[in-house]
Amino acid sequence: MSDTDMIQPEDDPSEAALGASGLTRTFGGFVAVDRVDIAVREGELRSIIGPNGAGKTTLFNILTNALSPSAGEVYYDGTEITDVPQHERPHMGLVRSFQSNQLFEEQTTLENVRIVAQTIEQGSFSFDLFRRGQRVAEETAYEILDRVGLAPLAEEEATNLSHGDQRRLSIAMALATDPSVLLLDEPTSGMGPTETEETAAMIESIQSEFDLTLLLIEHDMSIVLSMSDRITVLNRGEVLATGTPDEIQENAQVQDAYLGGMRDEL
Ligand SMILES: Nc1ncnc2c1ncn2[C@@H]1O[C@H](COP(=O)(O)OP(=O)(O)OP(=O)(O)O)[C@@H](O)[C@H]1O
Repeated sequence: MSDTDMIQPEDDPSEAALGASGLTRTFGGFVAVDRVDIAVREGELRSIIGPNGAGKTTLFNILTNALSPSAGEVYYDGTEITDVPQHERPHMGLVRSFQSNQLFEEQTTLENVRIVAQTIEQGSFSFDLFRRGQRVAEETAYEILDRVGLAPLAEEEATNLSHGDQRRLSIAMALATDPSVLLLDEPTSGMGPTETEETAAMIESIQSEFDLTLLLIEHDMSIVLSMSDRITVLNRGEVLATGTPDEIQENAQVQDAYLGGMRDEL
């Protein structure tokens, strides 16, 4: 079987909910992301997997324009956005979950989400609008906390939350921006089995409730195989295969390159 046989054809990236064509990023002479084509469909949950150093985080960084690509194009909702600055993308609905170092540590859990919700909801400034914005944003923030299971910790300072709850808070803050396409970078990292399962169930429920298209980097293979509509395997920056969980599991070359070393986890 040749390399190309293993790659399920993608749709036209320029018409995808989130797409990329020929996306490449080099660091000096090193190619970290190599001619990646991807077309995530609206409502899809796509996981990106691959060994350490495969280029997963670099791909996320290019898709959000935290890093500019060396070559290739990025598309969102049928429009090319390769040069749209990083800070403008959340306003378009393309959002990456907040990193733990982006939390307002001294603020409560509720405040963290409210600040983000208010920034999005508030229009032109007036005192009445500001007061109204505060109230609406607080209601929105509380509803979102409820959805991610953090309502009981609404008044707790973010700095006192467990690692897992901080990761849930980072998802809640992303939801407060009202995303259409949400990128989640290892949402279950550092969690034990029970917390991992709860977080996976939470992600599935917010996906349908908030009508999200999801792109996920995740190392926990049982989660990836059970949640994903399709999986893209990166290896040395290149797409090795894209397919359904069954197709990926059955693929001999994927097993050799990646899953083989993780059989105990399946
Ligand atoms: N700013 C940078 N400068 C130089 N090399 C980089 C830079 N960022 C990433 N790389 C290299 O690019 C390759 C891909 O890294 P990346 O972090 O994207 O991989 P990954 O698949 O996310 O890995 P992991 O699973 O370990 O997080 C690695 O070899 C890494 O050392």
